[in-house]
Amino acid sequence: MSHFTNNAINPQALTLMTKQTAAQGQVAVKAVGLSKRYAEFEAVKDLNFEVLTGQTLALLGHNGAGKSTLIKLILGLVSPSAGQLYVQGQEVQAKRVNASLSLGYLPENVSFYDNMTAHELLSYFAKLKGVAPVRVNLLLEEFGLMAAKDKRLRTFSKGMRQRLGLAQAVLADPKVLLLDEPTVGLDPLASAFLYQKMAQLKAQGCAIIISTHELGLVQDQMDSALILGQGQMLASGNLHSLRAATSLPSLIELHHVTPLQYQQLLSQALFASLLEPSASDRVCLRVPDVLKAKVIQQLQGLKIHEFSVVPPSLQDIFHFYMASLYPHGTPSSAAFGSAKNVKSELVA
Ligand SMILES: Nc1ncnc2c1ncn2[C@@H]1O[C@H](COP(=O)(O)OP(=O)(O)OP(=O)(O)O)[C@@H](O)[C@H]1O
Repeated sequence: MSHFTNNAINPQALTLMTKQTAAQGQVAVKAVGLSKRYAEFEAVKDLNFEVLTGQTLALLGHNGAGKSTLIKLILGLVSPSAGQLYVQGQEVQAKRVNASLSLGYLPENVSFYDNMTAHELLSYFAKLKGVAPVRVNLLLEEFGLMAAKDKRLRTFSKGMRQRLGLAQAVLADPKVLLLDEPTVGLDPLASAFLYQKMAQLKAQGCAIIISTHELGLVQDQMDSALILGQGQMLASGNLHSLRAATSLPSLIELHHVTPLQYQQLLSQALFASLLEPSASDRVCLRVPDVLKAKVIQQLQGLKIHEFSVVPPSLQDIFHFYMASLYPHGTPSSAAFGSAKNVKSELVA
């Protein structure tokens, strides 16, 4: 159905369409052969990727995979050992003030001047970034912090700090927003709030790069993911292409299976090999893509019409790549604490 009821073009709709077209699809961040070495240790190895405006890239990887290092490279806080990084077409100059780059950043551990109030802190950053003071109250309102605006930050809860951190990150209306594990320690409502804000910013054309271990949360909001392992790109793409690349099976959950139908399932070699062991009365089949159509057809032959198909999740995909990186099991925390992995605070 057309959005237009007649042939005349609605000027408001045209403006909106033009804005959306302009906001979507331009390259906001581009990495070319990007590497970062800390002395002998290469934390990021030869990364190549692009993030478009109005898109969200999820940065995934085990602890120490190089996610925060990549974010610091984009911010220009550390310098690449090799390769280039471009933000909005301009090469990031490490350790210089990249004032013309429109970046917002929420660090992994937000730390503020604890004696300041929320209002004072945002006003301070507004002055620093040349933002009109009127925006401070608007943001305090938008981020649900108006009632606490005059409280000292040392009295703020984790969730309040994250809200304030995000308000600070979006203060100057950035075109690229970098979020380093923004939902750690947040309750489900606070996480949902943060994701809702991200969706709004994305709709306004902001490119978002989010590093997270909360795969269930990010799965529905990301446009693509970059899976890092030991500094290297193990995989990248949208959920659909990641699913295709891993060929992981889907889960088909059967509902209202009678004992007779269950016996029939067991007696057929195809189903017997796909049945998932289950302690409860749930009947599930783990089905590779190539067999999906055949399985569904045969279920109908057994008069099982009620079933749901659950494709592999981002979590399944992540585990697949981690298993390929560590076939004998992911390293224990002791292994991650090895001399090689411990941050020795080398000068970047
Ligand atoms: N300043 C530094 N000096 C030396 N090594 C460092 C430095 N910063 C990071 N590293 C090392 O680089 C590797 C990548 O670290 P990074 O913080 O980027 O990982 P991460 O993926 O963000 O991990 P996490 O999920 O645990 O936050 C780690 O092995 C880390 O010890």
